[in-house]
Amino acid sequence: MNASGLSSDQLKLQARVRELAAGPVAKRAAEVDRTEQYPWDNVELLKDARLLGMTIPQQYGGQGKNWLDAVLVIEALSAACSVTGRIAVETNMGAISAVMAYGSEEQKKLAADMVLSGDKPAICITEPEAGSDANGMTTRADKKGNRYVVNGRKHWITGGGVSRLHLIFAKVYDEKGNEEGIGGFLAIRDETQGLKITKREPTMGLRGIPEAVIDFEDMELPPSALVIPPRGLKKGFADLMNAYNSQRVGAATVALGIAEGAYELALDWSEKRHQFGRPINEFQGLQWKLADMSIKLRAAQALVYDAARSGEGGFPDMLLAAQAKVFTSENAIQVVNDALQFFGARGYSRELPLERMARDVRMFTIGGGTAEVLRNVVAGALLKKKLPQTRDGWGKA
Ligand SMILES: CC(C)(COP(=O)(O)OP(=O)(O)OC[C@H]1O[C@@H](n2cnc3c(N)ncnc32)[C@H](O)[C@@H]1OP(=O)(O)O)[C@@H](O)C(=O)NCCC(=O)NCCSC(=O)CCS(=O)O
Ligand SMILES: Cc1cc2nc3c(=O)[nH]c(=O)nc-3n(C[C@H](O)[C@H](O)[C@H](O)COP(=O)(O)OP(=O)(O)OC[C@H]3O[C@@H](n4cnc5c(N)ncnc54)[C@H](O)[C@@H]3O)c2cc1C
Repeated sequence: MNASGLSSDQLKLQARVRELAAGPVAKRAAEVDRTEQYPWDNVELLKDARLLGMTIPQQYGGQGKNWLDAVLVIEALSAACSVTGRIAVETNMGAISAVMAYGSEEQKKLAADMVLSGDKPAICITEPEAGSDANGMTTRADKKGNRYVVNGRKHWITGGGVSRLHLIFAKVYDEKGNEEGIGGFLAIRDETQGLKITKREPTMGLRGIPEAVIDFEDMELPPSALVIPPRGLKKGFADLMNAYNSQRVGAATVALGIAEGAYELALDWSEKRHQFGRPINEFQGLQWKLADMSIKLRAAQALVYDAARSGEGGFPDMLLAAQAKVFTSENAIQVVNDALQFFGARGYSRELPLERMARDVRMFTIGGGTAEVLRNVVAGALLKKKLPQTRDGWGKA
């Protein structure tokens, strides 16, 4: 055991991925950002290194690794290239984990095969009028004879246009038009009529993965495409969100990795750069910055690892995942910003990775549940109370 309580296998995994990250992944990171092209070369690297679908059980071709193993991989990759880190998130957590936990045999085999062969599934929750209020989604799946007909619009879907497998959250209605709850539908792009990628969002950072608007126009799916969570459609939303806690930990880990990468660059530069005839790390103003940065990173890492460990045999705990994501995302923004400051004008240049890291890391207080909404989740769990956010919610509760 070491300070972070990692096993010797985990330390070996971490060392192996750090090497990969510092080599080819780091080399391509600026290019991925500049060209805004999905890094298929890195997908091949991850596939060859058996880092895609690690959390998939062995019986479906994966390695049955735990959340902390995946976190170590994501953390190391994100220090070099946040986009590649996010690919590791979505091939090990989120949609794939929901299917592997709740899906039918057929669904598990399909999803595992696709991920292990290089597909990063897309999770489709957010809608133009239902972001934080995800439960207010209007995408609907109407049962008509032996099929469902899905209509609606999702936006800001990571991987829209490159992902093939989609897990689409939708309200399910029976033949008579009665709402049954929320379920997740599996659909494959280019094999499913009515699934249309209609716009790419121009993003501030994380530019190597498209964020897209996806329209479902009379998209017909068989009942076998519906992932029914264990407590049925009535509690479908709660169970799907429970699986999503894994991806919240993953998102926090990407932010952590980016900030660690930026911190290492600043630490190194602080020794190399001389002003007033001495290294800039001899100035107390920067020494205290370094100290604060390291404290924030250490605390964030502990929260992330704890949240990952809480998911042993299931999914990470909702409270721990939300706490880890709020703290890590907010502090990572500060750490990257401080790291950039160490470089003076050079930090502001596109020739160094700091400005890219500052753009990339900004996302994590937004995507995956905003920091404000996750504070509501934390407060509700601490108080053991429902904290309805609608005006009439308290009356109903
Ligand atoms: C959950 C919210 C949408 C709030 O909605 P409501 O106030 O309408 O619902 P609640 O009563 O809070 O919750 C309903 C039900 O679900 C259970 N629940 C909710 N969240 C979780 C969770 N994380 N884990 C487990 N269970 C959960 C809750 O306990 C209730 O259960 P009961 O019915 O009482 O049994 C809102 O809080 C929220 O989370 N909004 C954010 C939406 C979000 O995270 N979207 C992410 C989209 S994907 C993405 O952004 C990818 C980016 S990335 O890089 O990863
Ligand atoms: C890069 C990126 C990738 C994403 N990837 C995906 C994806 O793959 N799949 C997917 O489904 N979604 C994805 N999203 C969408 C993301 O989950 C939403 O942006 C997020 O949940 C917030 O929704 P919104 O943008 O509609 O903001 P809104 O909900 O409109 O919020 C606006 C502001 O109001 C605040 N607010 C809202 N409600 C409350 C409240 N009750 N209490 C306090 N403050 C509140 C918010 O915190 C925020 O500051 C992604 C977003 C980004 C930026």
